[in-house]
Amino acid sequence: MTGINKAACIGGGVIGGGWIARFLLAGIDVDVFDPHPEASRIVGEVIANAEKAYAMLTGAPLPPRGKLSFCKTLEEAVAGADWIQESVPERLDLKRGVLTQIDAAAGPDALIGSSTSGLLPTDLQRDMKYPERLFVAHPYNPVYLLPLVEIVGGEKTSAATIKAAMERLAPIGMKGVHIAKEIEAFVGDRLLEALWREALWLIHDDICTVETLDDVIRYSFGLRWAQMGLFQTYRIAGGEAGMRHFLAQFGPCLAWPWTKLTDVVDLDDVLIEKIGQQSDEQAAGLSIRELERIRDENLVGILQALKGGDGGKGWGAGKLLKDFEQSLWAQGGRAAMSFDPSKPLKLVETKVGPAWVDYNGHMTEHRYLQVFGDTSDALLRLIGVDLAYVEAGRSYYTVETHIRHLGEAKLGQAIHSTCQILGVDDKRLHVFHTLYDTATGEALATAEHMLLHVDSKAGKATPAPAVILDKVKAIAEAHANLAAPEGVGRHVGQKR
Ligand SMILES: NC(=O)C1=CN([C@@H]2O[C@H](COP(=O)(O)OP(=O)(O)OC[C@H]3O[C@@H](n4cnc5c(N)ncnc54)[C@H](O)[C@@H]3O)[C@@H](O)[C@H]2O)C=CC1
Ligand SMILES: C[N+](C)(C)CC(=O)CC(=O)[O-]
Repeated sequence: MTGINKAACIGGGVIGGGWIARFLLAGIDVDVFDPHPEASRIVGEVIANAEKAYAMLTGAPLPPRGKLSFCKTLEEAVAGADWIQESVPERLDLKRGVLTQIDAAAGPDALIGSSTSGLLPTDLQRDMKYPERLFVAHPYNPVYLLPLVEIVGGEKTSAATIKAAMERLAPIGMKGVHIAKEIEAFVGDRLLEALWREALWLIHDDICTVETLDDVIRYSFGLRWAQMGLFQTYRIAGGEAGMRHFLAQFGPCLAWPWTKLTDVVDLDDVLIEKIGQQSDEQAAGLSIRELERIRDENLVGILQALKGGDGGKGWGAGKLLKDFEQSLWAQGGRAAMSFDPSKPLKLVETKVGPAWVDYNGHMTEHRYLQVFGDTSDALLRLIGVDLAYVEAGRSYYTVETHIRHLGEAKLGQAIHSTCQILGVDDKRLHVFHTLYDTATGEALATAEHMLLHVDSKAGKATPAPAVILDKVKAIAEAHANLAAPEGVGRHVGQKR
């Protein structure tokens, strides 16, 4: 699979900013050109939100963040880039001009994607000298969390370009879908616009307010769409006879006068003001950035829930996230670790996500074990027990755990964990982890574990090879000079 080495983003607004964050957090350097005087502040705020979201989204080792540079000219930004993403305002004349400029300045192998949400790639590539490398790469907001990119070629786009574009999205955690024929607004926005038009009529005709309309979506089919889309949802709604029965029963309704979809509502001043006022009331004083943070936390929770779907295999966007994390573990795990063995190893940094909080309003108990388990996993990768090692049939299994809860971790709190090795022999690995509140340094919990090196195919303990033992013993020897951690060897007891 071919990766992106350097990206250029032309336009750094809502969507350009999202692309920039997506690339940077995947470890890719990004050069930006946007003449807006406050472009770097706006982009900086989007990146800050994206970083918060990723800290909640995954415990997998993200690569070191790419380098961000703002350039004075478009030519400077595209120089040396192998993926150039155009995200300037939705005007054909402007986009054509910008794309022609990109075309003239870009390297011969660069892929050029346009974020347009509706313009035809054939129209966009009209004035380009090398139009075969231009395609639509239509993302969804926020680009750093929503994985979909609609890939659409124009009349002059080459098949090799489409193939390369699709391949380069997977390593940054995105899902390219190739739309077979170019049509205005592609697939996603065709659907959204149909819904949007009908929604505007419902507000115009005083059938409901914007808040009621949003409630209708988010308390019902919005929840279904995130995980099964439209057709699979309706297949189930057809009962045991499935889709055919669904079509037989509800197909005729399409001819009933339920919809105004073909008419476009006149967005006059009265309607704009009505929607504007209702939308202000609905926001209840929350700023756009605050709403973005709430949206991101919710999306993270949904993605994490989907990651556990289908009996833990992952489902839809959650399966994609799971696969992405696997690739991060495979590539990043060991290389990302640099450590000072004269101290307990700092191995996991994360934030308390919404799905981690229980009815007491703090991090629920099994999430402590999750962070401690992640800490053990990080130690194992550090000593060479990575995915390849596990796939070859050997691993360490945890055989005993004792957790102490010392403090509370609240939603959004930054936390990190450390590991001190207490002992190691051919088969056993005895470790002590501590979870800290990153802001105050207060210890929130400790965990003592015994792990056994196993032959996972035979299902029994077996001595670890020297290549692993040498590494773990080097750390253990350094840790032997540290004081025994407070609480080591404790058990759950009660004076009688
Ligand atoms: N906002 C959304 O929900 C989505 C938008 N899109 C598409 O993304 C593109 C950008 O839209 P937004 O980010 O929403 O707009 P925006 O208005 O937030 O950002 C556009 C940015 O382009 C910059 N710009 C203007 N002229 C430029 C030039 N000549 N060179 C470089 N930068 C220039 C502006 O300063 C601004 O920062 C459009 O094609 C839009 O259809 C795609 C998916 C979703
Ligand atoms: C409003 N919009 C047409 C620009 C929206 C999109 O293109 C996709 C999205 O994120 O909803």
